[in-house]
This record gives sequence, C-alpha cells and structure tokens, in this order.
Amino acid sequence: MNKEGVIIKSVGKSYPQRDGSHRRVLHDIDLEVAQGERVMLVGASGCGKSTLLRLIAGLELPSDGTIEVDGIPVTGPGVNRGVVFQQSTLFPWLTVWQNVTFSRQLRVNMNVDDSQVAQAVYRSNALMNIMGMDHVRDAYPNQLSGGMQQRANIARALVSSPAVLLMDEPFGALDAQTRETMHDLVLHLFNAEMTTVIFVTHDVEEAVYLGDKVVVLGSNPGHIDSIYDIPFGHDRSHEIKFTPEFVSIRNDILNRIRATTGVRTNQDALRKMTEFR
Ligand SMILES: Nc1ncnc2c1ncn2[C@@H]1O[C@H](COP(=O)(O)OP(=O)(O)OP(=O)(O)O)[C@@H](O)[C@H]1O
Repeated sequence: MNKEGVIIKSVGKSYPQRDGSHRRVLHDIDLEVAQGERVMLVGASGCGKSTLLRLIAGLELPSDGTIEVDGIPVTGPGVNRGVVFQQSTLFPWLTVWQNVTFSRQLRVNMNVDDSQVAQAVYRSNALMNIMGMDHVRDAYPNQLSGGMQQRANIARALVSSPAVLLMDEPFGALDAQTRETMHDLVLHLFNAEMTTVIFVTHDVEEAVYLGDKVVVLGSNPGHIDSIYDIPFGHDRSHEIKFTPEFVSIRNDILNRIRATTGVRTNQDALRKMTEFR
C-alpha cells in the first residue's frame, strides 16, 4: 500500500556556477511528513528552505534522492500539490471566483461530468465562505488588500484538494495585524480540511504557532539541523504565545538558528578594511 504523506529521502541539490563548478545548496535531506501534519521550515537566510519547497512542488528536480507524495514520485508539478508563494499569483484579468475555480475548471474541462462540476462549485463556494471571501467574489485582484489576495491564493491552492499544501512565506509581505488574522484563519481551515502543510517562514513565532513540527535547516549546504515537536494540539489561540512553554520553545529555536549562523569573521579582510578607515 502507498504510504500517505510526503517522504523525502537523501535529497540533495546543486546548482551550476559560472566557472563550470557546482555549488551544493542542499545535502542529504531526509524528512517524513505524515498525512495531516503541519511542518514548518525555518533557518538562516539562504540555507535552502525555498529550494526544498520548490523540489517538493516539482518546480525543480533534486540532484540526488527522491521525493514521494502519497507514494507517487515527484517528477514535476502536479495537482496533488498546492503551492502558495509570498507574492500573489492570481491572474489579474480574472475575478476572485474565476481565479479560485481556475485549476478546477481546467480539470473539469478535461473530463466533463456533471457531478464533478457540481462538486467543484460546491467546494469552491464552501472555501470562499470559510475564508470570509463571499463579498469579494466578483472583484478583481487589484481591488483586494494583500491579505485578501492571499486568502484567494490559498483558496485556489486548496480547491483541488491537494495531498499537501506548500507555502513559501505566504504572510511575509503582510502587516502584523493582518498576519495574525491570517494565522487564525488558516488554523481554522487546516483543522476543517485536515490539510498536510509544509510551510517556509522566517518568523519563528509563526512557525511555533502554526506548526506540529518545526524543522531547523542549517546552511552550507542546507541540511536538517534539528526538529522540534510542538506540543499544543490543533486548537490554538493567540494566548498560548504568552505561556512559558511557548516562549521557551520559541527561544530554543531562535538560539538554534543563531548557532547555525555563527558569524565567521575573516580576520585578514577585517584588518585590511580597518587599515583604510
Ligand atoms: N536557480 C538557482 N541557481 C543558483 N543558485 C540558486 C538558485 N536558486 C537558489 N540558489 C541558491 O541556493 C541557496 C538557497 O536559496 P533559497 O532561496 O532556497 O534559500 P532560503 O533559505 O529560502 O533563503 P531566504 O530565507 O533568504 O528566502 C542560496 O544561496 C541561493 O543563492
């Protein structure tokens, strides 16, 4: 039987450099994400978080190792993976409703079946409703706030019931207040849908608040440094952020990230620089 969830085995990624050499960006990544689990990827800037997410999305292929989603090897993008980026990817010439139903519409067009059409419409309506988007259904993306655009991106990614939702700093460009609203909204949504989520963020508080697990990636090349289990269950509210347990896990993770980035000073370069001060 196919194992459900995402299985990443011995994955590495190298990019060619101008001088013909290859630079290793990810090395020997082993990670299993169970069905319904929410895994947050954190780590220093440039450690390879987005690269790993792109590999799972199938937007790029690994140089080594394999990735499977529900037992199916990832060989390119596919409908079993929904992706949400920091920048909105809505089509500006389509309304919110048309954007949300777009990918579903493509599939429905391929195998026309009345019950599928009805199901797609029902699911899209339910998603729009749960995400508080009924009133912007006929609006165009440029008429929406950043938070509302991200709601539409998330709804669009979820409408085809992907096996896993991949999110790359989806709230990174939003103000703090909107981000908090989005946190509660996605928690509600993930609970309702039992969504499997892999989520890249710089914000450790966001990672601890939304995740079941927080994976810290180390750098040069990117590798799994440590994994933290988050013991708060799925029914969370902002008050937990003030509990000693939350603060302690957040600080442990922040310290761990700092430890992976220890600033290595080139003493020679420093001396030369200060000579000409
Ligand atoms: N297409 C590419 N070609 C060459 N190098 C790349 C390519 N994509 C990413 N890299 C390099 O791989 C490394 C990891 O990049 P990546 O964007 O995955 O890191 P990140 O942890 O997501 O960074 P940030 O937190 O700043 O977004 C970086 O050094 C980046 O320059």
